[in-house]
Amino acid sequence: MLELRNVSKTYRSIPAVEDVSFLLKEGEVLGYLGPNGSGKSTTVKMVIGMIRPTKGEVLFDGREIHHDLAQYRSQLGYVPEEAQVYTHLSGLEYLQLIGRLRGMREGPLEDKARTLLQLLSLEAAQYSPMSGYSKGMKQRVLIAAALLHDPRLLVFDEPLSGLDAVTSRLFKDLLVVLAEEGKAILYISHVMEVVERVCDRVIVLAKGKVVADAAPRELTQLMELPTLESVFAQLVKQTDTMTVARDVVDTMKVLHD
Ligand SMILES: Nc1ncnc2c1ncn2[C@@H]1O[C@H](COP(=O)(O)OP(=O)(O)OP(=O)(O)O)[C@@H](O)[C@H]1O
Repeated sequence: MLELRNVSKTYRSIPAVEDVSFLLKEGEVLGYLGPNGSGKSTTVKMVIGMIRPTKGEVLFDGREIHHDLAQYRSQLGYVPEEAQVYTHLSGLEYLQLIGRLRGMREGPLEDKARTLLQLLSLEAAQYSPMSGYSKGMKQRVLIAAALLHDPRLLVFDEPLSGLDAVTSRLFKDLLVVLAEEGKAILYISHVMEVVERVCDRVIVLAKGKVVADAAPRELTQLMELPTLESVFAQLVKQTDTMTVARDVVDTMKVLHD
């Protein structure tokens, strides 16, 4: 369904993403991991068609996405990392706006928007301006907006940020059901434990390059490490975080004249 073929992106001749290739099939949840600055957001921007690769191609059903971006976007649902929404609108108005932009008919759109808001525990707040919503409430509206037009491909960029324990659990179950329904899901996250649980496959990125592409269990077995978190630390050559934490506290304690 979604294919990245030797995709690279450079910003003023500095590489942010280098030669990334992967295929995401229907019914598959692909985790996309990497430390800060490794190129995850740059990859996402290319996948959603916001920026073009410097080299390589992003294909959907075998067609380059920029050939017909509007058609591609009608098949794409995207939840961004930052919940930036038109805060003067209510949750219901926001979903109606998004649905209209996607060409949905008014009647079914309103029904669907109301039902999704109710299922995501936003019924009581549906008429209130989103300026008064918490981060997690805005995040839930964005999740509803991404699902509204029943897209085939879903891109979730750190979707759990700001969600409470109950909503996080609902979201993880939602991922399972969406995959069962044949949706292709690209899941960008730092939360290793969630990726381990919900993803069929993980790609680990370090300094813009793919350093691993395998099932979470294969990765831990291959590297003889107990958890995906330890594999990740090894692959991206993370510094010993406890040593750094001690150094930070030691530095804190230095007295000034
Ligand atoms: N618009 C830009 N102009 C110049 N350099 C950029 C731009 N956007 C990203 N970069 C650089 O590209 C590299 C990859 O950044 P990117 O935001 O894709 O990483 P990331 O993995 O999403 O990081 P994080 O986890 O912190 O969000 C970084 O070195 C960053 O400084």
